[in-house]
Amino acid sequence: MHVRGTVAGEVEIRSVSTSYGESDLAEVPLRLDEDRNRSEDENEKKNENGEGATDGGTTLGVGETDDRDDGNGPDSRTTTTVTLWNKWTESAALLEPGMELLVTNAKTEEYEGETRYATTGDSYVVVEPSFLVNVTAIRNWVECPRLYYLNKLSGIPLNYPVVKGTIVHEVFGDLLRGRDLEDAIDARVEEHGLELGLLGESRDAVADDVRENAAAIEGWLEQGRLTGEGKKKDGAANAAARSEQSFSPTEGSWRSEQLLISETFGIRGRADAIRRGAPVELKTGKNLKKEPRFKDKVQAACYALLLEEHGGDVDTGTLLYTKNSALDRNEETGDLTPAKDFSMGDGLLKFVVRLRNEIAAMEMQGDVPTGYEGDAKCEYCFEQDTCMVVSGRLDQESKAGQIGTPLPEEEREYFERFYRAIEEERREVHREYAKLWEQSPEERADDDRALIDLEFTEMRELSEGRWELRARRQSGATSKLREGDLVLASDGDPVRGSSELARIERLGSAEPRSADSQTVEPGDEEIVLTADEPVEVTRLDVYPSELTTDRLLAALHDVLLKGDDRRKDVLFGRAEPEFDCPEETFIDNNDAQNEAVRMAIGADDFTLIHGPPGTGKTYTIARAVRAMVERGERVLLSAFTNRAVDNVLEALLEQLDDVIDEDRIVRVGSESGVREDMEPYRLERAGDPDDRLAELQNAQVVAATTATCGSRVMKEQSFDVALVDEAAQLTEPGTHAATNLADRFVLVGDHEQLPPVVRAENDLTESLFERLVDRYPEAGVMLDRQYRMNQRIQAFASREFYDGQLRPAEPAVAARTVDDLEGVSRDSLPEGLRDPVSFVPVDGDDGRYTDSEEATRIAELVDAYEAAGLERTEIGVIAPFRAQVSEISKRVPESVAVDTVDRFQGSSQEVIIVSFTATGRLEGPIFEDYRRINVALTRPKRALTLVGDPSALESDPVYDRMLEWARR
Ligand SMILES: Nc1ncnc2c1ncn2[C@@H]1O[C@H](COP(=O)(O)OP(=O)(O)OP(=O)(O)O)[C@@H](O)[C@H]1O
Repeated sequence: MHVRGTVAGEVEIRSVSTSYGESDLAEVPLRLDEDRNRSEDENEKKNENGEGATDGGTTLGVGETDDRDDGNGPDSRTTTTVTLWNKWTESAALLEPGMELLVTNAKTEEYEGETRYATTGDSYVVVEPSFLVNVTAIRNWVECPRLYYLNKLSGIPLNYPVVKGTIVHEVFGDLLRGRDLEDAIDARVEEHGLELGLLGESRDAVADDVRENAAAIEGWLEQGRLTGEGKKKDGAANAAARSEQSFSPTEGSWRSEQLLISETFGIRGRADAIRRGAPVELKTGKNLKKEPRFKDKVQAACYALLLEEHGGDVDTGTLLYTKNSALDRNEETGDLTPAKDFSMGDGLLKFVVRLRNEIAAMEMQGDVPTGYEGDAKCEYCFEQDTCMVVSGRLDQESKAGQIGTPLPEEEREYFERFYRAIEEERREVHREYAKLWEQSPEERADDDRALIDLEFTEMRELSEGRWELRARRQSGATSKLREGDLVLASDGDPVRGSSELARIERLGSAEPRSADSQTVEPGDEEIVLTADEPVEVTRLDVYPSELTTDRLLAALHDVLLKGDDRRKDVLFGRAEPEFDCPEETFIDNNDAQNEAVRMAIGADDFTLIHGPPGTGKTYTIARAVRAMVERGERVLLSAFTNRAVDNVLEALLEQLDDVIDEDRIVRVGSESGVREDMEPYRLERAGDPDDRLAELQNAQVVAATTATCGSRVMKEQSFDVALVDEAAQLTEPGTHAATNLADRFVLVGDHEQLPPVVRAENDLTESLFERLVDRYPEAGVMLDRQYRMNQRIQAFASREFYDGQLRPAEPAVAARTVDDLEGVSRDSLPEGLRDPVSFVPVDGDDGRYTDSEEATRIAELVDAYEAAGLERTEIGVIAPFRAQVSEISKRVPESVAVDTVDRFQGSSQEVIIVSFTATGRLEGPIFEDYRRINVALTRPKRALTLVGDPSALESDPVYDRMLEWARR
């Protein structure tokens, strides 16, 4: 049986004499987790042939019984003792009270009337199993724990070996999928044109280099062919067979890259290839020994564990050293065979789990590795210098030693605070993974994290050996999935079934309901995906990605360790930001906007533009960029979302029409991320290296999301100034990702609207924008004239959130009503709706996240507005919870935009109806954050109707004042 629980006290480790001689043991007090233990048992039954198939490394002499079917699960939350024998004491030494522990294939022991547990020869001991450690992290760790840390901190830079390695891996996958070698090389080198251009490499030279490495792959595949392994044949029937093979590995089969996640071992990774059910790892280096390198074996062993959890029984691993085939037999001595097999011993698998435990425990404790944990020799390490600099600057203990003086204390404190915050965020991402197996498919669907019960329709092989998968779904399902997203496409079980990482190419035929809301909406039908391997897809799950957290960490590292001193002086309050503003007038009808442009141009360090709703932020940014371009500056334009980037870019194109050539404006982003009408400006990554490089280098204005600013390509770029829109929605490190690339920066945002979207509650929830506005109010300007709302509508938000300073920019704005719209007459509205602001009381049905009475009332209101002549597309409905959003969606016509506040931020509508979904009292964080109500109330231009239970709203002072204003 599997035993799982929380460490409940100090762990005792000692030696005892057994009939086998001296043995170590650790006694762990464990508070059992009953639900978990039961479900582990069930899983085990499902998976009986898989688990514990390996034996060896006996740890205990007493009679081992198979008690997996004893049926007596441990009592709920009782504390017991689990004895971990011999080598597992190393993992026991990492345990601290409060940590989670899983022991597989444990046996029960009766001791003084109490049931205890102990490891058996088949047991694995897993520390913090829900912490998912990446396979490459384990490989780095075994090389040197400090190397693992350094890689995590700075990310992988753009360099030729890395790009070449990626191309060789891609070609490898192509060959496995049956693509022609030369086609594969041409296509893959072409795809990396931009990166190769930045590296100064030519297409032919790279192709030659890749070809040499590919010879090893071809040779190895040829060998397989000779021994009669079935490589890819043709036809869809074979495809189905292959997709089956992937999870019931059979003799004579192989497949390319596979994403594997293990809920038991807390490991995940992508195996390069699987042959006859065993992992194959590709290394672009050379190895002249007979045996694979140890760290490479460790990596293959990780995949073996993952495959075993999927029901395989892995006894070998293969390492393919592609450089070996490029070496000259006359000059090199040693074993030049590229493919090296090794047997996958039980001892190695357990060793790998212990390594993984070291990482999990260290991360849970928030420790930083010193290098002493391992036995690597610093003098042979390529990273020795970097290691010493990082240790020196951050004043960290390190085996390699330190060089340089430590950063000032406030910077080190900042580093530690944000490092911790980002790691907490990472843990939340891991929790998302855990939900893949903890939640039922229905729960996942209810959480909008999955589309389930799809009807698989077809799969088709594409010319490049990839696959197109199609499925149909019942209408009505909603989810967070969007076109362009990477998802887990599975046959129904993303963890234990057949699953592939796939990209959503199309999500049905229907148009998104509103420009800013690309949620999957009712009426969509066919789903089209592309993947490396075929799957009979019936379910799609959100793929939790650590990319964002990785990039936040790299941005934090860059600002502190590579950042400019002056930048840090102002960020840390050691110097005041300085300005030298031009006396020119840039905007003659709006003083605050004009001042904002002057400051953006004149700032030495940075400036902050605070833009409440509808105050012309976009226009001001576009005008400022034009002035900068005219001064010959190179400008980076960035924002948190693709939507915002495209929005500003659109305004900018108008401004720059007669200033620079269109080809000097470049949008960096993926095809699916960039709005269609901005596609002509998108930087193509594929192509001739020189051309690709020239296009980017020639650009005077580059637009990209802040996440993309952290990419390898963008990190090679530098700018005179970075303008960041939606800055109040960015975390501090998220903002640095863009501002690190420029000499000075301009942040534009509104901290009275929604804060950064993060999963964890910590320092990441406050934006750099807000912190700097508080610290240096004089370094910014607030745009105080709004071009959106009728006077009545804006009054409350102005008073409550902007000290009464927000005013209509023009009389025409102040006097806006629905009457101005063609074919609409206010008089034909029911009396209660004629004022620009109205309140419709309902009693509410006391539901927690839904309110059917409100939903019904809202449907009537939508009808009333329609009857008065409004178009459906001119009406928006905002509700606090997704459940209420679907409740309302069911009752109103499809073209009415219904969504949460978060989805409405940044957009506006002629008419907005707000559902409060609260009866009697206002409960929960949704209502506590007043910034949400600010956003909701400032979306409409001409009419706002609030629907809710007055007694609930009166219970809070802010909502009470809102009510007073709405009822007036
Ligand atoms: N100085 C100005 N003179 C005339 N019209 C202006 C001026 N500034 C902005 N506008 C107009 O006001 C409207 C809103 O401007 P813009 O889209 O720039 O606002 P925003 O602050 O970015 O909006 P949001 O709050 O939705 O992000 C636009 O129609 C724009 O043309």
